[in-house]
Amino acid sequence: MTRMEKSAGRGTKRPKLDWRFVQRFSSIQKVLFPSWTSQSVLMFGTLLGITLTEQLIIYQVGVLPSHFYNVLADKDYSGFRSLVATAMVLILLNSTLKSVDQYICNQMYVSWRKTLTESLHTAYFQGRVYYTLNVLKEDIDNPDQRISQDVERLCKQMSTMASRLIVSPFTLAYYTYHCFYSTGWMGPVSIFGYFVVGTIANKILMGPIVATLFEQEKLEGDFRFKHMQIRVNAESAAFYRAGKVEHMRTNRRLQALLETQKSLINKELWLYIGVNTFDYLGGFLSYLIIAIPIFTGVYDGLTPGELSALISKNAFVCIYLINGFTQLIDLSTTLSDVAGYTHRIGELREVMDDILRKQCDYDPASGESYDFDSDFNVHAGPLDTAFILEHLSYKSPYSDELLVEDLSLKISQGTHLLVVGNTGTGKTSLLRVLNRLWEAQSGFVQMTTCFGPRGTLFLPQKPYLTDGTLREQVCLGFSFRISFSSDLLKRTGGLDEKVDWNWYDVLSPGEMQRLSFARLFYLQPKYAVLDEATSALAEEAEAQLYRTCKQLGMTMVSLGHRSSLEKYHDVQLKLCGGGRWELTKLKGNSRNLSHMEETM
Ligand SMILES: Nc1ncnc2c1ncn2[C@@H]1O[C@H](COP(=O)(O)OP(=O)(O)OP(=O)(O)O)[C@@H](O)[C@H]1O
Repeated sequence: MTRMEKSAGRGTKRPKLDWRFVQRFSSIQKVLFPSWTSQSVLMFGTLLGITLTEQLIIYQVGVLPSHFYNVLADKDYSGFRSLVATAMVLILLNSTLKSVDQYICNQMYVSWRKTLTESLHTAYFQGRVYYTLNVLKEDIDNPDQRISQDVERLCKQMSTMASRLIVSPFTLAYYTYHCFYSTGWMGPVSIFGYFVVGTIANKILMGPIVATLFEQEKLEGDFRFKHMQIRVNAESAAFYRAGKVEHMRTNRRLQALLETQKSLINKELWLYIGVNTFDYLGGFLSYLIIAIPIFTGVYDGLTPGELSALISKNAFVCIYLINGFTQLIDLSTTLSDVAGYTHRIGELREVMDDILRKQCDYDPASGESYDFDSDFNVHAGPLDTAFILEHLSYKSPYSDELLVEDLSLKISQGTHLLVVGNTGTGKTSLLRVLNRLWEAQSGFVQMTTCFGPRGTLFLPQKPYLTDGTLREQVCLGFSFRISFSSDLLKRTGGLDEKVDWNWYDVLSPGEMQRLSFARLFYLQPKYAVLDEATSALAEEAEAQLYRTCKQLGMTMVSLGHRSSLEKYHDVQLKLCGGGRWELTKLKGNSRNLSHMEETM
């Protein structure tokens, strides 16, 4: 299936408040509440205790005014004093409980955000999922935005809902009982009916909001990505005087985002109208409930005094029950946000699971399963061989044309291989297939050494730098003792000096390539796969680097256009395009190496 078809396939499923939402929401809840003894469950339990106590105290505070009327009317000074004391204690307790309630909600928000983000990180950084999502794009927008902003907002909204939702079953049950006790079945049934009608109306109004919120978050991600692009490519953009054109394009993305935001606000207006109408109609409902038996003559035997007492009592319990329901309905706006974020995060989780299942469980090229991270795809094979390719054919994703067809090759220790070919003939793609970033179309690829020191190390075309100290750039998580002398040391102030710059901004392309070689020399793999790794360096420096690699006993697999590379290699694989390739022996290698000096 092509990328377009896949996007269309997923695009037809508009995010809604449907069964899919329930499934995604509950799968996220399973992550947030992994067991009965988890921290989130304990916090939730504490919150429940606190909010229930709060309800009891709110009730006590609510009846205080009537007690004040009593003692003031009776001019009861001692009663008044004790009532003031009780009021002070109750108010203090109430405000403390409210603050603790808020505090626990905030703690829950942080804890949920940590749990959910870490769980997404686990999938994202497993194997090559982050590569597939960001480079091959799959059919999902802005994974970074989903992991950072959408998770944050979902957890925030859920934590605000939590304290209100958690007590509602208890208050609803309590007041339903009272309502039934004083009005008979008529009160609770009509209130429940009213709630059902309100919920259906709100669900209809919420439908378009969920989809628009989903779209808004996508555009928010696109807008942020545009700024990221400019930040990363600021220098190149400045050389092209691209300020004007980037200004226009960035504004265009902002415009698209704001249009969607406006449409979201318009759709929310109808929901607000619905919610507010429901709130105010609820106030009348209690009188409608009591009016029916009055007008049908059920209470004809009662005196006007008894009747008004009955009305006031019924109104009180009905209003409380209705209030319980309207509070739930008021959460509709929050719920529509929660649904939008749930769909975005749920979709990301599903896509990542899909990629993982495809990539880790089963490899269609070899018909075997493998794990990308743990010395990925290392098979037992001849000790002096790094890669075995048999009848390998591959193509780029979303293209039907083969880049290379039926290639059989062994990359063995001591035989240095040079891969050449015109631009776009599939040189780097060969490394992608060897590295399992792309799947082979057919044939067999086998890697028989491990990744890293003592095995194989890849130096990609675009040097890879991470954040951290100079030592961390060189060691890349492998622990090694290193000594280093270079200009760079002076700039960083030492190997372990923390630096707050972006390494990509402060190093020249040549310096980045030298740093990559420094990494190679310290990790000292048996095989070094170099993709145009010396393209930014002078030929002399290139010769020095190759000489050092050979002195360290590395077998080189190089990709490049420069003819100067030929002399360091024994065999040349030329990719000719359209699937064709040629394998030839190179003669006279190493003839110019004798007078070269060491580099680093
Ligand atoms: N992520 C990708 N998605 C789709 N097509 C891609 C992707 N990366 C590369 N391609 C395509 O695959 C083909 C081979 O690309 P590859 O990078 O292997 O070329 P190359 O021979 O290394 O070129 P160069 O000499 O410029 O480095 C090109 O047509 C390229 O446009």
